[in-house]
Amino acid sequence: MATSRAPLRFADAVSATVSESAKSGFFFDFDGTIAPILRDPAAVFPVPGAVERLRVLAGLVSRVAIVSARPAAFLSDRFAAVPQVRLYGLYGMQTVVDGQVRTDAEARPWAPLMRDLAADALRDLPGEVLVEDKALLVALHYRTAPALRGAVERWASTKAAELGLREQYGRMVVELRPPVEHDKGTVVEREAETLTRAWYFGDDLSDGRAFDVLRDRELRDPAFLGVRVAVANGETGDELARRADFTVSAPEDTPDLLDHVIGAFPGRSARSYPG
Ligand SMILES: O=P(O)(O)OC[C@H]1O[C@H](O[C@H]2O[C@H](CO)[C@@H](O)[C@H](O)[C@H]2O)[C@H](O)[C@@H](O)[C@@H]1O
Repeated sequence: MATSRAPLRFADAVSATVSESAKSGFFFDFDGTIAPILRDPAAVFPVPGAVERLRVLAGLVSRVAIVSARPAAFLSDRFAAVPQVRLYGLYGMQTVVDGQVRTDAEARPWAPLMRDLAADALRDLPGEVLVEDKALLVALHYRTAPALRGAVERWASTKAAELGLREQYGRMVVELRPPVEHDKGTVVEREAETLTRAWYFGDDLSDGRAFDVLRDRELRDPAFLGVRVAVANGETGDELARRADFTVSAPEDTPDLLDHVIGAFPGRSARSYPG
């Protein structure tokens, strides 16, 4: 994978951000990045300290956003305490404006088909597969039955071809989604348009698109700095970690890394970070 520049030192990334804080943004994936991976997706909340760090960051830089495959209503619930943090759900098909979920007009007509698809999955797939019906997206989880991975992937591929849907692979999950032009990369590209510094934190395959966008922007615009942070994991983490500027070992470590960024701002107590 082409990189746009020499390896970045953490201290340099931070000082470049502090010196252009009004044009800096921080973007976070949710699951596996600032939230733990559990067997039950409905039971997941941000790791301790994450929401507080986002609140502080939002007061220091121009933009803080969550960019997730979760529905925006789920994100709204988990981040209710920080309305200043922008929320993008379902890979950018949904956002939250003034507390209300807005769904992309191009995606909305797919709702009936996706509802039927969730019903088909419940009927066709073994009961150990968790079918997460996200209204415009259907996630097929095999975390509790890894041996079913092949059956789930075959079923998903057949349906995708039959219905003209897109497949997205992730951590013990295959998702089917409408063929609309939204992904984590398109969200970050748009959000970072007016920024000169953008950090993206992710752990999974879909986060690679956001990494791509930051690299492409750096290639086009030498004044732009994109900082890619991977959260390591033994499932899909290697692919992203290879392309990252920095890696943390678990979602629980993300708040600590953010403390090192926050501590570099004037008036905050400075802490050094290795690397
Ligand atoms: O874009 P993200 O915020 O990272 O969402 C990606 C998927 O996350 C969730 O699934 C993953 O986390 C679950 C809870 O820890 C875990 O059980 C599952 O195995 C993981 O794939 C979520 O349930 C999916 O809808 C998201 O697409």
